[in-house]
Amino acid sequence: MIDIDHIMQLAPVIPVLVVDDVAHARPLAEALVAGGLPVLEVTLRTPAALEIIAEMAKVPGAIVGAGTVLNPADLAAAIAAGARFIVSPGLTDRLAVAAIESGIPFLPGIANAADIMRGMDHGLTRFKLFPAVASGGLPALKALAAPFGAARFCPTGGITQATAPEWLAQPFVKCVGGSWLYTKGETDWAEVQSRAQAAAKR
Ligand SMILES: O=C(O)C(=O)C[C@H](O)[C@H](O)COP(=O)(O)O
Repeated sequence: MIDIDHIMQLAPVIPVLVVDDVAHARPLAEALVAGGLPVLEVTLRTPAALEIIAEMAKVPGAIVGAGTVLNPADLAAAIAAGARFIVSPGLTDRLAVAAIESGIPFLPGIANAADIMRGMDHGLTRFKLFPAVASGGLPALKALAAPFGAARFCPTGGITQATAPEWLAQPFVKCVGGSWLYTKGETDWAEVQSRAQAAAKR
């Protein structure tokens, strides 16, 4: 199993996907992978999300994870569907224990120093900063990164194609997450692929 550090290095942007039509899963994943973004976060925000993870996982080159994982039950369901990594908006001890015990790569959300310290208590050093812009943006992350030299981040929430580069220029930022690559319901796969291509350029 590849670890979370490796997954964070595979592409500069992790598309955060809200998908409700299973028929869209494969063409969407194919477009994103073809555009150079192989790491895909499917949020558990739609009833079909688990089925969509299973479909996307069949796409060659795609590394499909589950987002919006809130508790051990979500974790178990995501793993059963074939998720290869887990993202959560926040960090609870209950989820951290279950995720670490499962062995699946885990990227928990943090928004402050106490969250990072709680993660470090569990041996975690890779975090999603969420919501990145609303919780203070780059100045906040710079301030947080200073005392936690071993921590590396995937800021997500409010980041766009235009603002991704300034985040990615920071040594403590390994990748960013964002929903701008795909809007639920759209089916212009060529357009999605060209957005992915733009995002994949470092
Ligand atoms: O669903 C989750 O688990 C989340 O944590 C939220 C998403 O990561 C953000 O909603 C993406 O942010 P935007 O790119 O600003 O849309």
